Parts: sequence; structure tokens; C-alpha cells
Amino acid sequence: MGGAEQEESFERFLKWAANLGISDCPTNLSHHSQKPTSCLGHSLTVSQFPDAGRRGLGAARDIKKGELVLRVPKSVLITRASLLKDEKLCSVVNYKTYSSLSPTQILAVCLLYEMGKGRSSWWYPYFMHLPRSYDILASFSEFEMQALQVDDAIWTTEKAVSKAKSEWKEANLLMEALKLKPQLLTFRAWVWASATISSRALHIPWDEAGCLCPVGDLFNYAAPGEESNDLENVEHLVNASSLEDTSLSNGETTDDLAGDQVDIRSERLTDGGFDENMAAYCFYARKNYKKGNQVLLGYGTYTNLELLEHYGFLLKENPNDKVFIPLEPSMYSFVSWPKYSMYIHQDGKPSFTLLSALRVWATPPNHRRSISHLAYSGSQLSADNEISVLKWMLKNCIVILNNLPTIIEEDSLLLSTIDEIENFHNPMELRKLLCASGGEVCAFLEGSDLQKGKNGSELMFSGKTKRVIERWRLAVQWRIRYKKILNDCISYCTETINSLSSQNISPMRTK
Ligand SMILES: C[S@@+](CC[C@H](N)C(=O)[O-])C[C@H]1O[C@@H](n2cnc3c(N)ncnc32)[C@H](O)[C@@H]1O
Repeated sequence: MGGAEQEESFERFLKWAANLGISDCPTNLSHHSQKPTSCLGHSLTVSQFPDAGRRGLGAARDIKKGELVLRVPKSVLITRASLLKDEKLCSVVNYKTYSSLSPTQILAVCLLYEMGKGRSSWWYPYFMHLPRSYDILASFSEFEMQALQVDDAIWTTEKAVSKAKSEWKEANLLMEALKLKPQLLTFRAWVWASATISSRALHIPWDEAGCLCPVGDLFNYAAPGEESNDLENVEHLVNASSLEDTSLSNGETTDDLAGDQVDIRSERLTDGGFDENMAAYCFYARKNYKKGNQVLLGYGTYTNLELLEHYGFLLKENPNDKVFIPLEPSMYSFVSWPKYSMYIHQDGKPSFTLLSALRVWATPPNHRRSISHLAYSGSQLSADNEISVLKWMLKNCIVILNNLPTIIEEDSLLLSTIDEIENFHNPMELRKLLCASGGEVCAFLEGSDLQKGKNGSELMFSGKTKRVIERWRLAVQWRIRYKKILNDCISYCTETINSLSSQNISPMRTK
């Protein structure tokens, strides 16, 4: 579809949405005498935001924090229940053979079935404007996975891919019983459906698989602000293990601390949620917006790896990003905090629990009991103790960085090369030019394929290769941010060690 055609089709979609009662005008009455031509225009407009999610929703006027900016009636939400109104689908899905499939697997199958109806689907105007492909971790091939470089991230990706594969295999019988078209039975189609759900479904109280929300799923993401980190205090941490993880909009859970979980719940109230009284999904402004600014939604609290896993993007500045470093059991066995609370913050500072656990670990065994109350309250135990903890951190960050195949400067150079690859119009020449770059770039070129352009003369990368480039870029961006956090931690430790050494105050010698 060309640009103008695409625009027209999108306008038809917004009109379709308006006729179904979707509205960005809080006073809009459903029994309007005139048929609306768009569901947007009063509070929101669709715009391109190249630095934050591309297509998204901008403020059509100045908006005040807390204002209702969009309402999507329950009848328009795409849920398992609404899709299962199809009699054939319902009779097959409810057959007991498939009772072991999860709600999300069932929703994915129903979505593929509905997509298979093409133009005759009631939701066709919505489906037309869904992304064709996604960059979530489950879609990563071996090449992009290795580009992450860090074992933890590679392991998370392998797990995401194998989970998607096994869920697809489990759902195969049902999809075959529904006689889905061959292209909808493939693993690629399955990843598409799962990624559509993972990256776009919103939380609803009556179905853990969530719902797809036309127009409501055009909001891009901004991380919940610094305030969630301020919540990191002793009380929250001590209670962490007794609280269950909160199910996020994508049906996944985050391994975050209880304090952050409490924050997610209150965050969701100001952002959006299903309102029983209005029988609609309602979205509220989380802050004041000036006309033209992008209106953003906080889907939850995620690290960059979690954002990549569930949504297929990451943030340059993510206040919730974390780096976990390998710890020996002896380092956290003297304290009762969970291991997942021990990490390095995105600004390079060790988390409260990591620092406290290491302070206890660096204390001679016969003193541990007497200082544990100080460690639990977050106090430094002594200058010597603090210095040995920070030296341990420093050494380990250096070891981790030295074990990775490239340094940040090389990665940044590679990012510019990736941009060149993408913008180069004659890949044959590019191939010659880049083969000298060696390593990762050559591995990419060996795996890439070229195809004839529309006029038959020039050669172009295939769509598949373009998607590889996009994921490769994400992997390199991710590892740069990871290394930056470790570098910042090294600076933080060095500065603090220097300052403590110069003060030379040691109220309690422990080591
Ligand atoms: C619910 S959709 C938002 C609308 C989406 N941009 C669209 O055009 O359909 C979520 C997806 O938008 C993109 N996205 C959202 N927020 C983003 C951000 N801050 N930076 C980059 N991409 C973002 C990601 O691809 C994500 O999976």
C-alpha cells in the first residue's frame, strides 16, 4: 500500500472506530445526531514520533494531568469471549482435548483464526493497521541472539524462543482442527500472534489473557518515573518476598521488588484501566501535556531486557534498567533479601540490598551477628568494610567487561555501520566495502540475502534481512547500555573508594 492509500485506510479505521463509540471526547454522547468522521481530534491525534515508538498519539490540545483522553467501549475490545462468538471457533476450542492450553495460547489461536477471515472479519479495519512483524526476543535468530553478547541476555532469549516454540507446538492440533491456512500455521505466524498479544494487550479483570484495544493500543510507552525508585526502602524490601508478583498488562510478571509493584498498581489508575461503570477502557493523562507532545502510557516497570522480551524495543534512558552480576551464595545467604533485589541501578550505583548483603559478607564471621541490624538499615559499617565491598564490585565489573568480545566504542562504531548498511542503496558495493570490517559485520553479510528491486536493476536486501538488521541494532543498543551501567558502576566505586580513603575515618574496623 502506498503512503496516500495507507493514510486513507487509516482514516477509514478511525471513522470505523468512531462509529463503534470509541472517542477522545469525554462529553461525546453515543446517540450523536451526526455520524462522527473520526474518533480522534478533540484530545488526541495520530502522529509519527521517530524517537519514541514512531506511530503514536499526540496531544491535539493542551491536556491537564488526570483528564480522560480516550474511551473504548467494552463491545469493541477483542477478547477471547468476543472472538469465541464465532460458532465454529467456539465449538472446536471448547473441545476438552484443548483444555491444557493457556488463556494466552487460546487468544493467539483465536486471533489467527479471525485474521484468516480477511475482509470478512468484523475487526478487519483494525487488523489492517497492526504491525506486520515484531522484534520481541522470541523472534531473534541465532545471529541477533549472539549479538547481545551477555550470557544472561542470551539465556533469556533462548528461553523466550523455546517457550514460543513449545507453545506453538502445543497449539498445533487445535490450529489444524480449525483448518487454518498454511501460512497461519507457521511458527512465524505464531510469533506474530504472541507478539501482538504480548506488546499490545491490555489488562482486563475478567480474562488473564487480556484484550486488544483498537486505538487504545496506539499509545507508546514512557517508563514510570524516578518516583518508583524512591520507594526503595527497608520496609518494602523486607516485605518483598511475601507479596505476589502483579500481573502486568501483557499477562507477564516482572521480577521486581514489592515496592515497585505497589507503584505499578497506582500508576495504572492514572494511566488507564477498564471502568466497570462506564463499561469501557478509559485512558487518563498521567501528566500535563502541551499541544503536539506525545501522550504516553506506562505499561509497567521494566528493565531494557524485559522491554525487549515483551515489547521489542528499549529505552535510551530507562530509570528501571538493572544489571545483575554473578554472586556466590555465601554473599547473599547471610541476609533474607531475595537475590533478584541485588543488582546495579541504571546510574551505576549498587542496589540497597546488594550493598547491604556485601557489607555483611565482608565482615568477619564472628562480627556478623552484631552488625546485622546496621546492615539491614542500610548503614555503612566502617570505611574499611565499605572500601573492601566497593573494591570487590569494581574488580567484578572490570572482569565482566573484559570478558565481553567488544568495548562500548567498538559497539558505537558498529551502530553507525548498521545505519550505513540500512541506508546504502547498492548492497553489492556495500558488501565489498564492509567485508573489510570483519567479525560481526561479515557474519551478517554471509547470512543476508539480496533480491532484485522493483525495476529489476538494483539489488536490495530482502524484507527478512531488513528485519535482521533492526533486531541486530536493538541487540547492539542493548549491550551498549549494559556496558555503560558497568562503566558507571566502576566510576562510582572508584570515586567512593578515593573519597573514603582520603577521609581515613574508620569508626569500626572489621576487615
Ligand atoms: C501498544 S504499541 C504502541 C503503538 C505502536 N507504536 C504502533 O504504531 O502500533 C507498543 C509498541 O510500540 C513501540 N513502542 C512503544 N513505546 C515505545 C518507545 N518509547 N520507544 C520505542 N518504541 C516504542 C514498540 O514497538 C511496542 O511494542
